[in-house]
Amino acid sequence: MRIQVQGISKKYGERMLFSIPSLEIGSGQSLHLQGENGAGKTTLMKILAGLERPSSGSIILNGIDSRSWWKRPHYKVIYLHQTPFVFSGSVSDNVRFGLGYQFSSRRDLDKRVEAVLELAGLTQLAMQEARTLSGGEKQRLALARAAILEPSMLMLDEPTANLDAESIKIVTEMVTSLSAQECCIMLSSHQKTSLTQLCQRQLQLKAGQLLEVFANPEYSKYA
Ligand SMILES: Nc1ncnc2c1ncn2[C@@H]1O[C@H](COP(=O)(O)OP(=O)(O)OP(=O)(O)O)[C@@H](O)[C@H]1O
Repeated sequence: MRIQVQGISKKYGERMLFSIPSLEIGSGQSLHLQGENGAGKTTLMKILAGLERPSSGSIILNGIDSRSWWKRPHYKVIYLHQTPFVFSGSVSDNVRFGLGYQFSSRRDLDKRVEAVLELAGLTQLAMQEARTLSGGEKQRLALARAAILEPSMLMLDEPTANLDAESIKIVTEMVTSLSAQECCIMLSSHQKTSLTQLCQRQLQLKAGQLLEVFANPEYSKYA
């Protein structure tokens, strides 16, 4: 899995928010995106997830332009908003929701849902109405719902902003597990946590430019 950003820019009216000549992200890489309020982190992640169009340029995944990803259902690029959204129904229903008919049998589906709920520390809450969860539990549920889809790339917008130490630990474990399955991770965070520490690369959006602040040499083979 290789994601290539080719000359993207984003303008709002006359205001140029950013211009990024190139960026490559390899399989299983995790990136910490930093930047001041309003620098454009959310906008960049939404563009990478195909939720917003860049003003110019393109995003290529394994040689395929983002405009054609819909033809390849296994190209799953997911953006998780910092305020997690939950559907009506139980916690378990929420996790099942995205899967539709992707599993061959009900038993396979149940097993997979159970495994993801356990990873998210939500087993005891499986039958609870999702809307009654706490903020931290909703955040873990949103991540569980994304994880079960086995994404190619996951964008996490301030995923730990409202989490306590235990939830940060669980989210870190979930993200580690996704990385091990070759999922690329990009997360924005103003705080340094165990989650940001596991990132191999640090990027900073500043004055309209994307700067590579740190790249772990061990992972330079992906760059
Ligand atoms: N639809 C829009 N029209 C005009 N300006 C917009 C639009 N969406 C975002 N912006 C502006 O673009 C800038 C970047 O917003 P963005 O949410 O990407 O920043 P951010 O780096 O994620 O900030 P924060 O750290 O505060 O979450 C902001 O100044 C915002 O007001």
